[in-house]
Amino acid sequence: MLQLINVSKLFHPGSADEKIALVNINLTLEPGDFVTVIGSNGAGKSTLMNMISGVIKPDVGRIIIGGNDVSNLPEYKRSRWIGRVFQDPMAGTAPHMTIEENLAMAYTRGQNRGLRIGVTSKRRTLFREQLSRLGIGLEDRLRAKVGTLSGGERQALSLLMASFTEPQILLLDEHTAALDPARAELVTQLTQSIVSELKLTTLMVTHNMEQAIRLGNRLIMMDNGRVILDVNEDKKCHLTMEQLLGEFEAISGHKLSDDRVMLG
Ligand SMILES: Nc1ncnc2c1ncn2[C@@H]1O[C@H](COP(=O)(O)OP(=O)(O)OP(=O)(O)O)[C@@H](O)[C@H]1O
Repeated sequence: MLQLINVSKLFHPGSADEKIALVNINLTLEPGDFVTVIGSNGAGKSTLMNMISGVIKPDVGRIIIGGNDVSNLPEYKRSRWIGRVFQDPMAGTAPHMTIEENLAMAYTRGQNRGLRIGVTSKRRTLFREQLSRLGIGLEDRLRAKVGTLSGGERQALSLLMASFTEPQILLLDEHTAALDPARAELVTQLTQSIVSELKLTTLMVTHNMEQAIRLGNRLIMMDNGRVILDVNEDKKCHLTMEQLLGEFEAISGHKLSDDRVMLG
């Protein structure tokens, strides 16, 4: 479903600012895999997400999504296969447009722009149905401007917009990190139910260790541009935070340094 083959990225090569971002990444996600990603500061987590979505091109290596080699495709051409939710609730939605207009835009993502991005009554019914699954009353606010929603409501809407067209891959980029604990938990629960219901292949970066262990069927840890630990479902079920931090230290040779890490 998603394959990264020998992907590497160096920023500002040969200069004093040279930064290793990704080193020879080989990663395969099977259909329906829900993989959580944790790592130290500057480990390459954001670069990995940007690489998959096409914001950044690899120096070497290939990226395959649903059997298509997308390595040379720009972000807008990959968007038909990818749904992405960012940390910033302001990032995934258009604040001056209404909820239904935002959903209509997401609905036609990656399709021929010649198609009208309209809100027909059939689509409105569909949107209302989809929104009601979030369970936070947005189905009664179809014509409200998205800028009037709270951060949690906006992230829930972003999640729906990123997922309801059932993309080949869903990228969640610390998407609960900017929310207060109650709203973060709500969006986490929505994530779990949407991903499992639609069987979406998902990659989720998080700084919350407890969340990384609890969610999904696989966990990877990154350090200094490399995937240093890949934990499968059986092992993850019994994993504790202490064990995970211990393994990180044993493999990397240093403690996990993450100024935003949340241990629970
Ligand atoms: N556009 C860029 N230009 C130059 N260097 C960059 C750029 N983007 C990332 N880097 C560098 O690449 C490395 C990997 O950064 P990246 O943001 O992917 O790490 P991260 O794991 O997401 O870190 P954090 O958890 O601190 O956000 C870092 O050394 C970073 O400084």
